Amino acid sequence: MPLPKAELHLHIEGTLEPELAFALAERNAVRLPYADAEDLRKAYLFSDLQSFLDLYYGLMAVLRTAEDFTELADAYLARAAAQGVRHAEIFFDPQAHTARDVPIGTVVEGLAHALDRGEERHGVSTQLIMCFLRDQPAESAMATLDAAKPYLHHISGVGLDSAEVGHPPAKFREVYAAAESLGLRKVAHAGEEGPPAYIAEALDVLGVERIDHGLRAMEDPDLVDRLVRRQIPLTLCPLSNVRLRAVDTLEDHPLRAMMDAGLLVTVNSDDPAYFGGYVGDTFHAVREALSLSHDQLRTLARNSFQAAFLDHDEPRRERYLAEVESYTFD
Ligand SMILES: Nc1ncnc2[nH]cnc12
Ligand SMILES: [Zn+2]
Repeated sequence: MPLPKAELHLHIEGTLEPELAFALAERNAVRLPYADAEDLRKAYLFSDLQSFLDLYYGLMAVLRTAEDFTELADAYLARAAAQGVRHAEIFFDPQAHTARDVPIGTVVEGLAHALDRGEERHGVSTQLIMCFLRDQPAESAMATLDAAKPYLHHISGVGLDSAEVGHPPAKFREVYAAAESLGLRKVAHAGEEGPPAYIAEALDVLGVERIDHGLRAMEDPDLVDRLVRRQIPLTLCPLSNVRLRAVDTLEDHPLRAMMDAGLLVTVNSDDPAYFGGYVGDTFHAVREALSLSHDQLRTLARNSFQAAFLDHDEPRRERYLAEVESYTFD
């Protein structure tokens, strides 16, 4: 039995496996510039975040109907459950779909159809976090927030993703203030490729509760101090960092050093269809590469539930945490 865990950094579009992409392409009469799934997989050699994003946004062309989004989310939940995920807080990129004339309602209702059944079908509780594309204008993010208003009963928070460098968090000050006044939780990608100053800015200007990635925090000891004191969760994605060349090898990943520094870190898969593994695979890989002890793996699992947006259901969090504490490694 796998270690119970929460996944807090997962882009649902990043779970689009090549086989499903080809099945949807056929169903929706979309032509892909690859011969087959194997040929597509061979293209997954990235030099940085942008080289990945180009392929990632391109492949989304196959996602057209609510059923497509339902199928995508249900496939993720099945895979995640098999790897011990008990709770998932799932990102989606509405602007990547509305730009292709797929309405936001189609996306949200399609995803929600699968997520609402996640517990019953897969034993996974879920939340949905709507991400703004930071390389698009702030006005587009505000319009997206406005368009999401009829669907907010399905959405628990907002996030910020896409190309980081040159798009500091402060660009989205007003959007985050508006999201907060709508009662939404707030997270943002920061310090993946961008500097540690973006992490501080996401905290200070946007008021985020978690930092997605936060990989480069270790370059600024004062920032580390602050993150440790406030126990701000960092949702690390080690396999993503290797594939997008933010670190050279998994052995070089600062995860262990970050834990030793007292940071509240979690381990996540980011875009598992592209980066070589789902979250259970990621736990295995970091355990091997960084020689993590059972205690450290248990801490990572505990952290994931502590960092989850489960404040409205503390008994559930306690149940999940009890599963972590009673887990026996074989
Ligand atoms: N790792 C990542 N960084 C920024 N935006 C993303 N969108 C999907 N994956 C992402
Ligand atoms: Zn991400």
